[in-house]
Amino acid sequence: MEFVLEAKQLSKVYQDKLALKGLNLQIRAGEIFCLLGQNGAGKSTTINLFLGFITPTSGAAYINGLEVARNVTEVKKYLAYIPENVMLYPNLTGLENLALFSSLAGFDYSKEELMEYLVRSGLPAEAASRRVGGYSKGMRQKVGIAIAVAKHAKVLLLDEPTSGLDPKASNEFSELLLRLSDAGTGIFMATHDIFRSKEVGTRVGIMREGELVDVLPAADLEANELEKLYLNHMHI
Ligand SMILES: Nc1ncnc2c1ncn2[C@@H]1O[C@H](COP(=O)(O)OP(=O)(O)OP(=O)(O)O)[C@@H](O)[C@H]1O
Repeated sequence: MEFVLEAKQLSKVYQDKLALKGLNLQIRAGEIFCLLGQNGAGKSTTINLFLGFITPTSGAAYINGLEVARNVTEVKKYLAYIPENVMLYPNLTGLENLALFSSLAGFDYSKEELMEYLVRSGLPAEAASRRVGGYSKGMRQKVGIAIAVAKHAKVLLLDEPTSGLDPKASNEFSELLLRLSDAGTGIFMATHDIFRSKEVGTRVGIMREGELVDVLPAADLEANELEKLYLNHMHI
């Protein structure tokens, strides 16, 4: 399979609002694609189309070669999703949450294996047996990553995952993403964080009013150059 995530002329209209205009995009295993754009640019719409939460008005989204709208249940096996606030069951422990989500994905792990996934995702072992209701945002994001790893997701979709994380937690999160990409996961991240995009991205896309107006290889740019390009696009 060449591309783990693909969009072909993908568009979405809400009532009379054209939220996404003919997106064409291809992401390979191990690539990290960061999508920058102002509020309302169409980033969440794009992610929701890949998740199958909404259906395209025209065009198609593909995960692992399968058209999402026609295979909504099957594509969930290949996907992991980390929104701004990872949704977990607050009355269950981190370990119990991971056990639940990995069993829903068809994996039956021992307690030791679950613990290993959590600790490798940076959650302290003592925290794993505490209720998630008392976790910080950074700790919930780590459980989210552990779920993605435990279900062997081919694609990880993230919607502003680092907003509200302190610099240390945000840095740890970037390192986890780089490890996942090394292991072959294709990553698509919508973010407002230009610095992190440059740091972790293979490519950085800029979206404006529903259109992908630029795609840049992150390695070729300094963070301040990327910021300048981004701001230029916003002021056209
Ligand atoms: N359910 C909906 N019904 C009508 N319009 C919507 C709906 N969802 C989004 N929109 C509109 O579509 C456009 C794109 O929104 P979207 O949420 O995809 O942007 P975004 O880039 O994710 O913004 P943010 O950074 O604020 O999350 C916006 O103009 C928004 O108001």
